[in-house]
Amino acid sequence: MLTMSLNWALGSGTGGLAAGTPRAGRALTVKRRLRERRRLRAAAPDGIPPMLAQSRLPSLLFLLPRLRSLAPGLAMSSATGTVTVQQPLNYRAGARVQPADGGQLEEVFEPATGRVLCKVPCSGEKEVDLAVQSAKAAFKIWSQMSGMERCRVMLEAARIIREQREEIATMETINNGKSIFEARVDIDISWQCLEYYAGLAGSLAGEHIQLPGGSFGYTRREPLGVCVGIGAWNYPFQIACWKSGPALACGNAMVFKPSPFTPISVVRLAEIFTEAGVPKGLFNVVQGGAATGQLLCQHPDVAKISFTGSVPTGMKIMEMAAKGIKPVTLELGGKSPLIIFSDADLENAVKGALMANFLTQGEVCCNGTRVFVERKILDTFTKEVVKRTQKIKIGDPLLEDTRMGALINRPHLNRVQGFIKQAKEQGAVVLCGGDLYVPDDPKLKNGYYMRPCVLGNCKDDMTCVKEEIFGPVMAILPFDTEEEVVERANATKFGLAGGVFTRDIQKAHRVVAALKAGMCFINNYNVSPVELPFGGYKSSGFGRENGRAAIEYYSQLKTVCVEMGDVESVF
Ligand SMILES: NC(=O)c1ccc[n+]([C@@H]2O[C@H](COP(=O)([O-])OP(=O)(O)OC[C@H]3O[C@@H](n4cnc5c(N)ncnc54)[C@H](O)[C@@H]3O)[C@@H](O)[C@H]2O)c1
Ligand SMILES: C[N+](C)(C)CCCC=O
Repeated sequence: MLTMSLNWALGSGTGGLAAGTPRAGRALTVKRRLRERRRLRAAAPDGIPPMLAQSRLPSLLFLLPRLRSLAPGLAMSSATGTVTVQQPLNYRAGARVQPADGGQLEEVFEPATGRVLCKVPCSGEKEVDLAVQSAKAAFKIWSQMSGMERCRVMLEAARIIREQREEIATMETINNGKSIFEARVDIDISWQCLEYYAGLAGSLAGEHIQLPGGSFGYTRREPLGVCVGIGAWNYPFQIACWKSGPALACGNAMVFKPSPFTPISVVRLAEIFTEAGVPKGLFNVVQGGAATGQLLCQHPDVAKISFTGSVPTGMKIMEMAAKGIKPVTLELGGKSPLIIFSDADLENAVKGALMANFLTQGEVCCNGTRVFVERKILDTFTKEVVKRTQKIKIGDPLLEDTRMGALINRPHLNRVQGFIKQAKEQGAVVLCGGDLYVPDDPKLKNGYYMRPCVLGNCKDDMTCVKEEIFGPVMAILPFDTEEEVVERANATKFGLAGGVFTRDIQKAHRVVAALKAGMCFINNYNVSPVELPFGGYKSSGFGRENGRAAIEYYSQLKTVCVEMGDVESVF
């Protein structure tokens, strides 16, 4: 059941309360918020949720069909196939705007049904520049605030996200196709990320260093300026939080460009930041694909680029950043190994393999898609994995019991199917799934569904074992010794993640120490506490998101040398 709660629209629809100054944001007390809600309720024409009645409210995203029949907070059976996005999806200077020079229109799909949700104009040079200038102006205010002041605003943003979890998760599900069950987890990780960096904001500090004769030096951790965030489509809201959390905590401003496939939820984040009290323009959203991304990367007033996406695009981003001597964070693709030793707890290992492969329809950068299984347990493990994979409930992503929704779009679904076809041609055996799935519900018949696939008889040199498929396709590979499996696990251009299942704690640590990957798991996979740094080795990129480590990538160190005596000149 999908509930359109009041929070959805009231979130940022504070009708003037969400003024652009930090002071105004801090003044948004619970009492005032409640008062405002009462006022809006009273103002609404009969039967229409106040948020829908207030067309000026910036947070109104979805215009529901037959909205006059909906009472505030009324539950609907399902919104799949009913939603249309009406409002502008650019965000600048604290408000939704149409791009100043909106060019080509990009169709945005609902993966569950194949319907067009909206058409979004791609931002051109003028709009990109306006967004950067807006961020520059807000940076002047935000960067001068103390860490504790920034902390309070960010905590408020985290609180609003938590309050609106259901609505944001629903939006994410409708635009991405992942199950509502997972989308809720994504939103939880998102607010936790902002909370975590809010906590760090107040403690960002340099050091004091004593020098001879009472002189001393100190370092200041300073923001970089206007940071650009460019996101992939698999975790739209979460990626925006993973980038804006540390960026804003350090005192930076941001212009964010989501993937043109998933342009919707990040605008909600922008509204939430405004409601929480960031200066207007601190977090802006531009829309579009490669051309808009290039304009951002090449803009002279941009100080840093944080990119999440594929390796080929990452290379282009790095080239553009090099021309401007701009620091970059690159969160790129992977083909990660998951090693199951015969002494592992089988139940946990099987669950771990499913977690490592089938979240978000397998569209996860750090997935452990090369599952190396010690030969002694190959048959038992494979049988159990196949059995559980076949039980995964596929279908309408907004239904509570769905665990696998729809892939992002038709071309991507075809691409994944192409990998499976090629795998078979190269000698792999499909142990289950891999075919298209057509749900019974007629409204879902044009959605992008497939059955999760387990491939057996795989060899290290097959395409399905070497290339990132970014779909629900697990390749099982037998091994005999620890030395052999470590060498094979590392024989890849990627190095994002890796995992080991064993009861032997020494072996576990020895193996992860030998893995050339940035994010390693022992006896679990794909959990992501925000306290832990996340990022890749080798072609999977560099820089880190999450954890204290991310602060390094959104700040710069200034050293100040203080002379307490006289100048000793050599001249
Ligand atoms: N390491 C991570 O944290 C992480 C997380 C999620 C996804 N990914 C990776 O992302 C890929 C899937 O995402 P995708 O298909 O959106 O990737 P992509 O590289 O096609 O696009 C990513 C983003 O870059 C933009 N873009 C494309 N060309 C550009 C250019 N020339 N200049 C500037 N921007 C440009 C896109 O519009 C999009 O916003 C997979 O390889 C996956 O592994 C990595
Ligand atoms: C939250 N996960 C599952 C660790 C995914 C991180 C982002 C990678 O695509």
